[in-house]
Amino acid sequence: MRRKFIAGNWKMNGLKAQLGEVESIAGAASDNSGVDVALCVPFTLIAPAVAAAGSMPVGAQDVHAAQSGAHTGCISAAMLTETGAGLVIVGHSERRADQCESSGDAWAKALAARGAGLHVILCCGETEEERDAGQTEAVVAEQIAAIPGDAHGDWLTIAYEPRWAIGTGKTPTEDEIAATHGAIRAKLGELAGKEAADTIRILYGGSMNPANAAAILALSDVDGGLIGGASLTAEKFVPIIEAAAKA
Ligand SMILES: O=C(CO)COP(=O)(O)O
Repeated sequence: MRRKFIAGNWKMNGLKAQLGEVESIAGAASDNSGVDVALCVPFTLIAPAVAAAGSMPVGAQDVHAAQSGAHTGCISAAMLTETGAGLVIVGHSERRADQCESSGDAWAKALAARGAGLHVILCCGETEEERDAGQTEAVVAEQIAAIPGDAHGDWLTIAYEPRWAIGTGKTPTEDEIAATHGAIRAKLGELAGKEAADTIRILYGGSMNPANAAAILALSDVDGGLIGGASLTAEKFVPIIEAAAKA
C-alpha cells in the first residue's frame, strides 16, 4: 500500500517573510501523519525552511548532475544535503522549457541526487499540442524511459504534470488522469519490474487545488500531488493535505 504524498513546489516564490507558512504547513503535516508531506522551496530558503519545518522534509527544485566543478551559478547534490534538503524535483517542464533541459539531463540529475541520498521527484507531462495529437502516453513514456531496472519508491517518485494544466486552472478529465497514471505505472513495470513499479508513487500536478484535490486523489494510480500555486499558503495547501489523509 503506497502512502499518499503531497509535495509543494514554490517555484521562484518565497522570501523569509513566508516562513510562517512553512511552519503552519509543517504543523498540518504532523497532524496528518498518515500522509507524507514535503515542500520544495527556492535554494535560498532551504536552510531557514528546514529550521521552520520540524520533521517535514524540505526539498529543492533542481540540482546539477556533476558533483562539483566549474558550473557557475549551479548547486550540487552534496550542497543540497548539507543545507538540509531531503529531496529534489528534476525534469520540471518549466526547466525543460526555460533551460532547454532534456530527459537525459533530468535523468543525470536524478542519479546525482540519488547518489547523495536525496529522494527524487522526476516530472513528466505533455504539451497541449501533444495531447491534441493523442501523443500523451508516448511523450510521457519517453520522458521516463531512462529509469533503471533498480528503480524503487524508496528513492524515486514520478510526477505527471500536463504542461497545459500548470498554472492555468485547467485539468485533464478524471478518466484521462487515471489512464495516464495507469500507463506510467505500466511503463515503470516494463523498466523496473512490476513489484518495484508498485512501490513508486505517481503524483498528479497541474492546477490541483482544495476544490479538485479529493476527486483527483481518489483516482486509481494517483498517489498524491505536486502542487504549485496552491502550496504557497497554508490556507490553500492544508485542505489538500487533509483531502489526501481521507483519500
Ligand atoms: O508545476 C506545478 C508543480 O510542480 C503545478 O503548478 P500549479 O499547481 O500552480 O498548476
